[in-house]
Amino acid sequence: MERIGIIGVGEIGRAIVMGLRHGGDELPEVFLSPRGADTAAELSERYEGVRVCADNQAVVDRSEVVIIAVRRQDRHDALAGVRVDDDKIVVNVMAGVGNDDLRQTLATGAPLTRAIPLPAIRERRSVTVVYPSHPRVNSFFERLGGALPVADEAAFNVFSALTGTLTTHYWYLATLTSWAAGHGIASEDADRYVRSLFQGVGRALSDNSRSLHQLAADHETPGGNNERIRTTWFDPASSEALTSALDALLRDLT
Ligand SMILES: NC(=O)C1=CN([C@@H]2O[C@H](COP(=O)(O)OP(=O)(O)OC[C@H]3O[C@@H](n4cnc5c(N)ncnc54)[C@H](OP(=O)(O)O)[C@@H]3O)[C@@H](O)[C@H]2O)C=CC1
Repeated sequence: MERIGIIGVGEIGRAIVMGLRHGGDELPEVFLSPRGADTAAELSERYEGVRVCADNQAVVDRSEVVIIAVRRQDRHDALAGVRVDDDKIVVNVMAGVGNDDLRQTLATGAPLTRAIPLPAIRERRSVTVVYPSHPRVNSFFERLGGALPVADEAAFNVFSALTGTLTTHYWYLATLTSWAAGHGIASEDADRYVRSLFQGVGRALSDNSRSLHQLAADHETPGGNNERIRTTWFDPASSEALTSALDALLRDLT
């Protein structure tokens, strides 16, 4: 897989290019669409073998694997009139756009695989869910931190819903920081401390020998402060509210 095209060079397009070049790798060749001009120019100046094409058709023509990374609402505009021959491989990273929908837009017999790359692929640090499994797409994402092929689109949508919880986590941390600041702690001290607390959580998560429940138990003294917050704030009602929000998102994704 030596020639990769990316149509839609925004946050996720940039993360893919950075991930491919992580550690000084110089392959594969990468062809970028002209839209997202500032990011495309920055990437082509920074990395050998990354070029900006004149239009989206040129991206497809030069590539073996074409990644569609525009926002969902821009897909028709971005792909109108673009011809994708059957020997290409298309990777659809647009949230909420099924492969049937994309196949109608592209009118191609080329294999289409959906994927959920996350920004951390820029450091080859996150696992990418893919459906349907395709050996070349799987190995592409293996190189960027890992591939997790799933059995069907229903499973893909469950993982997609999980990715919708990321910013809530940051918001939770920001709320903790604001609470401390409200009690007279300097914002920068509260910020530093909360980051340090949860960087420890991040490190603990890389210990796959312990389940998530075990990790929680290991950090909790019976009758202690952690147990108190977990059971008084994250009580059955808030757990149910989270589950309902995820169910509603899943219905919309399906
Ligand atoms: N960000 C994330 O964490 C993730 C995003 N995704 C999905 O990836 C897709 C992109 O997301 P993200 O990178 O965050 O979005 P961005 O808005 O950062 O990037 C989208 C890019 O598409 C470009 N674009 C718009 N119209 C066209 C066109 N006609 N031809 C070519 N390029 C065009 C935009 O250019 P311009 O700036 O000129 O408008 C922009 O650079 C979305 O569908 C999203 O659902 C999937 C997983 C994670």
